[in-house]
Amino acid sequence: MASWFRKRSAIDALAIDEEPHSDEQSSRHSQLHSPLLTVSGVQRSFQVGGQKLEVLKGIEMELKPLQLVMLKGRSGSGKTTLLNLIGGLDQPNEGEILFQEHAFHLSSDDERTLIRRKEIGFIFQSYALMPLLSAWENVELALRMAGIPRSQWKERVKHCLELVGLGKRMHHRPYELSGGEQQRVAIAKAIAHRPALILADEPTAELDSQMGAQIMSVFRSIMKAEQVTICMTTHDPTILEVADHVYEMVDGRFVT
Ligand SMILES: Nc1ncnc2c1ncn2[C@@H]1O[C@H](COP(=O)(O)OP(=O)(O)OP(=O)(O)O)[C@@H](O)[C@H]1O
Repeated sequence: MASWFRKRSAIDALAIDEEPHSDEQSSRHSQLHSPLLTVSGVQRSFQVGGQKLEVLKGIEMELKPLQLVMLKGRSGSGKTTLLNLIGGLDQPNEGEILFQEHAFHLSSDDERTLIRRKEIGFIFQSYALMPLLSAWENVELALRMAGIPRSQWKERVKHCLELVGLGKRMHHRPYELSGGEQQRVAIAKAIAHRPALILADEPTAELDSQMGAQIMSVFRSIMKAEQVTICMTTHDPTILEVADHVYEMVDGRFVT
């Protein structure tokens, strides 16, 4: 059995054993309740025109398994900068980022890339689909890039596209789909390799409020079905209510 299936089975088992009865169950129980990601004392600054621009000024944050967490804040407050750090695309100047057992603040670019490919899925405001590939081929490409054996592609692509409600549009290309449908393909792509964490930067920004609400409902169902944690940025106050937790960023810090 491939390791990504083994990982999923372990997490499925965790989800079932909510109440500890034995040492083994107790250890699973504590894993389910221990954070997936911890950010401590994180600072990030950039040199801009000979000046130091301090963007993040001491961020403390936690993502627990199976949570939908939102980052809100004004444009330029540092949300994307933080998302890049959490996803291992960038590193802090100060502070610690622990993702599962990995210390992102100490790892090399190559180490973070390997972890990212296996454990993290990304969703962007503008969908980031390959325009000449169908929905099916876009999801298949994600599996190829993650190194998932070809023998598992067909079943997994079908499952992911059905999960996001695109069972009847699997062979359409992006230009034949609405914005909401394209974002569903992007979600199917992001979950295809069974990551533990999905990071989404303004995933509803290009959609009207009805489509935005539908995307949030898809997020809720994939969290349950795929046992993922989701962390997303948003400007939209109407969708904040579906979050399990909201962090508000003001001037490089979280306010409570
Ligand atoms: N690589 C970089 N070099 C220099 N400045 C940067 C860099 N990345 C981000 N910044 C600056 O950091 C600040 C925060 O940017 P960031 O994109 O994180 O904000 P944001 O809250 O995501 O904004 P928006 O909601 O508009 O996307 C901005 O002033 C931006 O110009």
